[in-house]
Amino acid sequence: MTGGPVDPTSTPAWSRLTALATASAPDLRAWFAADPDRVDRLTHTAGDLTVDLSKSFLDADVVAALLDLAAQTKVLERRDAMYAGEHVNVTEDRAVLHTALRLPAGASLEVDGQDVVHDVHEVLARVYAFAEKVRDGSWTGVTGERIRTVVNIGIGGSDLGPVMTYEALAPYRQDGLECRFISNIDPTDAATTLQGLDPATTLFIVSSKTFGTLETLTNARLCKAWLLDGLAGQDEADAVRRHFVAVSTALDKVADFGIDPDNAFGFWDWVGGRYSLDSAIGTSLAVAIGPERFAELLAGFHTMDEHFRDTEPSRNVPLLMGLLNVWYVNFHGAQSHAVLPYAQLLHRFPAYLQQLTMESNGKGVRWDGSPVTTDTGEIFWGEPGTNGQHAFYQLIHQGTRLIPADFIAFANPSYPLVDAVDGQSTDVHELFLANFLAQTRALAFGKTADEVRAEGTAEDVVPARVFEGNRPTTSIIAPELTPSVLGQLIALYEHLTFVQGAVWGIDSFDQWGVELGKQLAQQVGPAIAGDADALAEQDASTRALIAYYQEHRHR
Ligand SMILES: O=P(O)(O)OC[C@H]1O[C@](O)(CO)[C@@H](O)[C@@H]1O
Repeated sequence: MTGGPVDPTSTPAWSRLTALATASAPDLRAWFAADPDRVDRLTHTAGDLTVDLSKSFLDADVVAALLDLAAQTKVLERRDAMYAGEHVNVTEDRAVLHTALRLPAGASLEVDGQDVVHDVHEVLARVYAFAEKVRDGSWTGVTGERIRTVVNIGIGGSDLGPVMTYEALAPYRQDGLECRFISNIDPTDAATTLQGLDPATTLFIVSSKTFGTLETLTNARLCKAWLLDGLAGQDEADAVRRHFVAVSTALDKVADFGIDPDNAFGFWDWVGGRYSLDSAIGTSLAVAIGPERFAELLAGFHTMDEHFRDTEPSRNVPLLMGLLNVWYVNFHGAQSHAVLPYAQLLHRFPAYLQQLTMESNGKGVRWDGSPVTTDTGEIFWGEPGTNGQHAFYQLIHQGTRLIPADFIAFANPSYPLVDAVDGQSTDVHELFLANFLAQTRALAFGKTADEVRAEGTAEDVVPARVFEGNRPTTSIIAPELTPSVLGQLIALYEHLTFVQGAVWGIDSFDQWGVELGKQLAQQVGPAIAGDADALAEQDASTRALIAYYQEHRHR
């Protein structure tokens, strides 16, 4: 694909959307009353996901204008360029091919002269063989005992995907085999995660795309020291070989760290960290749920990849959801976006999405270096329902900010339980779903002053009890939280993030914004340790904070 980004604000579709946004405010009550087909028209399916956009701020005119915006900003050309392996990560001059990680074995895709599908499946086969050996006990530690705990050491994309999916797919885990995760350089993380573990039955997976990340390498060294200390008397090289594997694109650095190259699983620079769960970075998950289930997860991703690539725009769910977010951000002033899974197992999903969406689209320049002409990105956040209801929903219902929210729910529970009171049985999952339905309904339609009065409410507290409604939500519902459905859900958010970035003309695949802090940490380190020259280079506030530290630390 050639040419620079199109300025979205210069397109006719942008002007049309501006006119639509100023002509009339959305009115969900009125829209539902006037249009009996609204739900049918605005409900779409993608794989196993049903996505109800009827309680969003879309109407037919807005959908048409948003699809025009996608066409005029060449979103679909950019999508095709991404799938074909063109270097759409412009600032790093790289292809962006997480979609190739989930192509079936028979497919073919040649990029820069290399058959990437062959490479992907070669590594997958090694990961699966390793996972099987750990699961069936044939991979033993240096004392001959089987592995009971796998500790993934990684951060960002090398942590959030594995930990989120490990939690989400808890019912699919193998009994007697636990995964733990160390990410933070706060020594508390390593110390508490290792508590209670037996080095003889613990295996570490050092996951780092670059194998240069301070946190991960520091934690890997701490774990290595812990292991060798606990296995004193064993041959050290043998202990490391039996208890450490690595996942990285930098296999030379893995070898330098002392990890046997036979125990290293590679991937490629065309996989972004936050898109890497379905590469070898998912090895801890493959161990936990097994190769068959991991393959189902990949197939789920692929289902959504095909939907995004092949479905016509007016029914293309990631396209519509990405454009809807543009509508909220740029035409309704939304600054944040809540993701509210009605599934406890998805409790780390919002955290995972924070990296996916905010590291991707938190940019102020476009891929050609020119400044953006409009707001980009959104602050993604959330907690599982119903916990969020008893914490922050107040602000979503009655606060002064517009917070579009995605509700995610499943028809079947992961753990069915029945509550029995006085001979009456209640399916607890139905109670849970009732809350999901009630919340989206309350947000959309609210409660008028007259309705509040009709309940006999004293006039002076009527205003406090009114719910304006008209708070937009999207409901995503699927039969059950299976590996495949989880893959579809993640890929849905990957692609809608892509759509937003493509409209804004930004490179959603670089992350230069994380670099300055890393650089400065290296400069500040010596200052904290007492280097006078390094201290003199710091600003007054930093010097004062270092002085505080030096005064208060326990010597
Ligand atoms: O896998 P690595 O190379 O250790 O990087 C970890 C994370 O650090 C980042 O580069 C941000 O600092 C993320 O994009 C990445 O997922």
